Amino acid sequence: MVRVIMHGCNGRMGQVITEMIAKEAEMEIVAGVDLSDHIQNSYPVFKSMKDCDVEADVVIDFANAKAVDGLLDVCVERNLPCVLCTTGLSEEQLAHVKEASGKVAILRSANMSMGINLLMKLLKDAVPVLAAAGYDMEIVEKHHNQKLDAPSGTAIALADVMNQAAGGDYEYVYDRSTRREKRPEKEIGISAVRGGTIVGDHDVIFAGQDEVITFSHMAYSRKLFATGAVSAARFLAGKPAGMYDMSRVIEGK
Ligand SMILES: NC(=O)C1=CN([C@@H]2O[C@H](COP(=O)(O)OP(=O)(O)OC[C@H]3O[C@@H](n4cnc5c(N)ncnc54)[C@H](OP(=O)(O)O)[C@@H]3O)[C@@H](O)[C@H]2O)C=CC1
Ligand SMILES: O=C(O)C1=N[C@H](C(=O)O)C[C@H](O)C1
Repeated sequence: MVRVIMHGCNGRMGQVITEMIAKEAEMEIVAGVDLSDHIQNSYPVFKSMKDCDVEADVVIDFANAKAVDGLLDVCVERNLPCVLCTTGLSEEQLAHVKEASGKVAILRSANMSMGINLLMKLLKDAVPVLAAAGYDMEIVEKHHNQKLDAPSGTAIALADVMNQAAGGDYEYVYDRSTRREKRPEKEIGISAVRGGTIVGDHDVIFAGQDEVITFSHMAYSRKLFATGAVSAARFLAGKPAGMYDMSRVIEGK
């Protein structure tokens, strides 16, 4: 039995995962952590990871960037592997994640869906060809109006893959409103749309001479992120310290 602590248990993702794990025979949520207490769960809920003294094998986190440093400290202290899905982390927090991964198993992924992780793999092949041919690269993401961070963690992760595949010297441009000059070649434009209940759309656009190639990913429900997170938790429980990613889960090694 894999015993899970659900960090951010009363949020949108926390509740989808609660429902999903309830149907799993070999996994159970033994405790939750959340600031809000408007939901009755079948497991005990604590206000912070520090207060949560329940024995577990792995943490699944979909909460708030403000809670990530405390979460990492407790995971290191208790040797608790952590599937870290919260986005909007600062550079300092990313350094904290890296440092913590020297002491405990951490799988961080801005997007737990199979589709986005496969897209990242495809981009590693497509970008060197298209960038060398002078195609301009842009990312447009769309999310619901409750999302706190912009651009999405996924858009940044896609840009990082594209930048690396194109040689690593591209600048990310989030706002052109004050610009009065033509677009330089070596930039990746990243635009964010917020509205309604959009679960999460990402378009990666390659615009060349007389043609445009667009890779589109649309999430129609949060279940696809939950499925990825549950698989990742099963994979990570019992793993030694280190930084893991979704490609390891998908490949099963
Ligand atoms: N990697 C991936 O595939 C995905 C990542 N995400 C990311 O996961 C995160 C959560 O998303 P979502 O479920 O939609 O957000 P929600 O706001 O619905 O859920 C977050 C929950 O965490 C609670 N919370 C806030 N601060 C703390 C804290 N300090 N300690 C513990 N709990 C806290 C919130 O309480 P309150 O409402 O009171 O603030 C809320 O109940 C976001 O960063 C989002 O971008 C989302 C989907 C997929
Ligand atoms: O906040 C969300 O909802 C989502 N956040 C993630 C991100 O920032 O990339 C992933 C997904 O698109 C949904």
